[in-house]
Amino acid sequence: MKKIGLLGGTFDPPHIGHLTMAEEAYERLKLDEVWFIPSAEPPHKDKARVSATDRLMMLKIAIGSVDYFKINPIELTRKGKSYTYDTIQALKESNPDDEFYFIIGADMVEYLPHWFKIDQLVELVQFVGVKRPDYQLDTPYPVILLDTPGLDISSTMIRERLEMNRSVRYLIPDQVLSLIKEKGLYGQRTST
Ligand SMILES: Nc1ncnc2c1ncn2[C@@H]1O[C@H](COP(=O)(O)OP(=O)(O)OP(=O)(O)O)[C@@H](O)[C@H]1O
Ligand SMILES: O=C(O)c1ccc[n+]([C@@H]2O[C@H](COP(=O)([O-])O)[C@@H](O)[C@H]2O)c1
Repeated sequence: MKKIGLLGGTFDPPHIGHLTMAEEAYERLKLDEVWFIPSAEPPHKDKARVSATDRLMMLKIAIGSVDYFKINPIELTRKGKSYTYDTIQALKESNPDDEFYFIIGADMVEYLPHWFKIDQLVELVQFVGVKRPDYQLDTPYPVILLDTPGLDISSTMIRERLEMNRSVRYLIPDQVLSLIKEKGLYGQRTST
């Protein structure tokens, strides 16, 4: 049996908040692996700004050579909204001996009451919540809470900074920034 952390997200683009929460969960919960699961259609927000192919490429680069970080594209091959309930059911079916931990930021912990089939979902998977500035970790649901350093970083903030031609150095991995510049993602001027 393996202990596997799951980090679902839009990753539009991936940033150090994603990587540090995955690393923290890996270390604190003694996980064997963390699987990053890019969503096709996020259930509760607008579609991603860039294509699934570009998000996948950025994620691969962000993870780099860390051998316990993997990408699982299960939601990209499924049509319709990327509900976690459907994803967990499929993962449990194909990996019956493994134990899954779904890692979420405090914004998503607050939002848990609105998740699709949440009462069934909490019976299927162990949620793990990490701090995020401006959000609470109080929840009536069974969530393992990790006392991590809160990083006030979001993909929205990165996109806005890129659009304004402001620096995002140290907020995302250097190689991800190079790819964003090379492909002209997020509409920033190429001179930055
Ligand atoms: N800085 C952060 N601290 C804690 N959790 C985070 C942070 N950034 C993202 N997360 C969590 O990572 C998961 C995936 O997030 P997502 O890819 O949507 O990033 P985001 O920064 O929230 O994006 P956006 O700004 O586009 O909404 C979610 O569970 C989210 O709560
Ligand atoms: O299944 C749901 O109803 C649901 C509602 C909100 C968020 N999620 C999942 O939580 C993860 C983080 O969401 P997001 O929108 O911050 O990328 C991602 O895997 C989403 O599919 C899932």
